[in-house]
Amino acid sequence: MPSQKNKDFYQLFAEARFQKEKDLPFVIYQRPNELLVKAILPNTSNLVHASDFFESGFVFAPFDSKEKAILLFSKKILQADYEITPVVQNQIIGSTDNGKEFHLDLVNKAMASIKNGALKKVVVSRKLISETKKDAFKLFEALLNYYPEAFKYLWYHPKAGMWLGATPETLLKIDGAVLTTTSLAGTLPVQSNQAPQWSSKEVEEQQLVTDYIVDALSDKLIDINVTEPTSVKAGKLWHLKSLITGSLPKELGLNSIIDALHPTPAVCGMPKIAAKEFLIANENYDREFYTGFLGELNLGVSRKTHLCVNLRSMKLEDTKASIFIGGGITEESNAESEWMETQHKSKTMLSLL
Ligand SMILES: C=C(O[C@@H]1C=C(C(=O)O)C=C[C@H]1O)C(=O)O
Repeated sequence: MPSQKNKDFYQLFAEARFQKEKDLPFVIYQRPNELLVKAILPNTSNLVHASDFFESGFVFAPFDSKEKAILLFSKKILQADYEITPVVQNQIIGSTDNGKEFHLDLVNKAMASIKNGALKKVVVSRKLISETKKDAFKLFEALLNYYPEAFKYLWYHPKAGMWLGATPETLLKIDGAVLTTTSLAGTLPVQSNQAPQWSSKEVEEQQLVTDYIVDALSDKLIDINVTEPTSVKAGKLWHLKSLITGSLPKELGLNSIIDALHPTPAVCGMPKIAAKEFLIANENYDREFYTGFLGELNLGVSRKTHLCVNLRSMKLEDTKASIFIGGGITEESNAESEWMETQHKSKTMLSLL
């Protein structure tokens, strides 16, 4: 008798596959530490944009806020639990030094801009191209098994491509009148069962992000509360994380919060405009949706909103997988260590392929 495990999930999967066969958009996703997987299957391939964030659906926004966010909406949202099969990731993933020289140079340029006072922090990134014979749905299922603590998604729009990711970072979550956001920065590889030993570089880098967020929201939220940074695991990496919560005044639209937060210095830099200009001028590729944000926007009767930053993600085009990785540069950075940090981060996606 065939196994009944995850039967409803495979039915949901089959419907999403059929959607792709018809070249219609879809998103399948699972929130952190939940069993429930949801699928939104719109019945039109027209490109629909979110304009004021009063809309309802699943939003997929690019890094550059001058470009529009895409909204997927369908009346019927499919749901099914997925029971994971835990995996032990012990395979050694080969990394290459392709693009190393350019990245070292980029880090050095960033540090020069910090030293001359133009920037305080900037998050530089790169794109790594790999090959895979695996199909996108199989890769998504592997994500569910590999990263229970992340927000996992597979997103497709015929006019914007196929994206897949497992992000550890929440941009914002709204529960009733309470808004929660996170300050996530600092990265160390997980080594056996040892607790991470943070240096002043990571502690200060994360504090900069926290201060920035609190300042950006200080005239918007009521009663802001910030937790002490704690170490959190994201796959094989440690990060430092604080939660920032506050009450959202009734009259305030979500777009003013998003404008204030996105892109945060966890993925862009400080000052925001100067950092963004630096990145557009000096990174040798277009980030597209990497370091943008995605997730549920005013969804369902309870109008739930949970948006995440698009990290640990890749774009899939036939057998080509473009993996996006970056890291925060401050005055105390070291170019070689920053390169290694992107190598470690690339393994979140490379280990699937
Ligand atoms: C930019 C990325 O990650 C961000 C940068 C971090 C850092 O500089 O330590 C840590 C987590 C994220 O906020 C990425 O994963 O690509």
